Amino acid sequence: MKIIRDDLHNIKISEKLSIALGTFDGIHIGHKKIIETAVEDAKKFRIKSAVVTFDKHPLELLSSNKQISIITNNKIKAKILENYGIDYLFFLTFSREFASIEPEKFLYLLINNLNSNIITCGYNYSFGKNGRGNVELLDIFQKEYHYKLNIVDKIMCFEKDVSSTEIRKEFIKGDIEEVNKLLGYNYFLIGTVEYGKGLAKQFGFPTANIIIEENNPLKNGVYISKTYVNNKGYDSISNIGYTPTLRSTSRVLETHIFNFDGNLYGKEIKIEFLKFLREEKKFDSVENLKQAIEIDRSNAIHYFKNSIYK
Ligand SMILES: Cc1cc2nc3c(=O)[nH]c(=O)nc-3n(C[C@H](O)[C@H](O)[C@H](O)COP(=O)(O)O)c2cc1C
Ligand SMILES: Nc1ncnc2c1ncn2[C@@H]1O[C@H](COP(=O)(O)OP(=O)(O)O)[C@@H](O)[C@H]1O
Repeated sequence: MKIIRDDLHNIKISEKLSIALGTFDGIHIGHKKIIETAVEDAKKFRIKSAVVTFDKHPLELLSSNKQISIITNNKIKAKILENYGIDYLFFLTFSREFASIEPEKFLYLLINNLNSNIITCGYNYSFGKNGRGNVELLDIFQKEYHYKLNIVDKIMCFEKDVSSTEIRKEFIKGDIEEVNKLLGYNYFLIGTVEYGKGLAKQFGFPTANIIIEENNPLKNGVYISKTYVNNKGYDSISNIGYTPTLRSTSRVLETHIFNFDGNLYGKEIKIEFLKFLREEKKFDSVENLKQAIEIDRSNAIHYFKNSIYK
């Protein structure tokens, strides 16, 4: 998969492409269908497949209310998409100038610069200035530009709409199990283990710390998790937040890995979130914090014992 990060105006692709078009925040089961359709059609017509998305979420730039949370950063997006058999991944530069391009011009650039022969998008996809471009416009321009258009219908999961907005709501509630259902995989983060205060080891719960983005949607608190070190999965418990008892200056994800003893500093680890256990609390003493973590650990052990998830 070739990753191209550039302004759409600067790109010129000679190979014919079947493109999946969207913001794809979360790469949930609806997004999956769109991307798979684009890849299948690429195979069928013996052309190359591509995901066309932006270097930042359009709402990060355009939304008037407070910053929206981003479910999947670009690094993780690329990691997930590696498994889809895509030839190209485009992170098009999304600027205010780009957002003001008329939809017809955007479409022209997709055809002319990306050599798009097949376009696949979701039923409610909108694009171009003020989001005026939509599937009707894509349909009308098919005749002029001779591309094939695939519109993927709304996907439902247990009578619920699957959308990034709905998934963000579940994150706020801390319902990570519902998030995972709608995503179609266990939500995960990847990061490099950093040095912390060096205190946790002293009270029997060493924690591998990674910095977590302020706009990450996970609710602060304690989770049952699965942590992957060198692709091997370990049961674990993770805390996200500002550790009010011992005060951290930045938002941090701390993971205590069961049945593991080793040095993780500087290593990349992957943490999957399985169940929200409790909110993060300020304890009067380290002893009380330690007791709370003991309870978290027994809850997690109980969960893993009874879970089909291994
Ligand atoms: C499962 C778990 C639950 C935690 N819960 C809390 C909490 O409720 N409140 C809190 O202040 N810190 C909590 N922590 C964070 C500890 O305070 C943290 O491990 C400690 O700040 C040591 O940090 P260090 O790794 O930088 O030495 C929790 C950590 C773990 C692993
Ligand atoms: N079971 C474990 N879970 C998490 N980290 C562990 C474990 N065993 C050893 N470690 C190591 O210990 C470090 C955490 O110890 P800790 O006292 O919390 O230090 P720090 O404050 O620097 O994170 C981890 O970064 C990792 O290198």
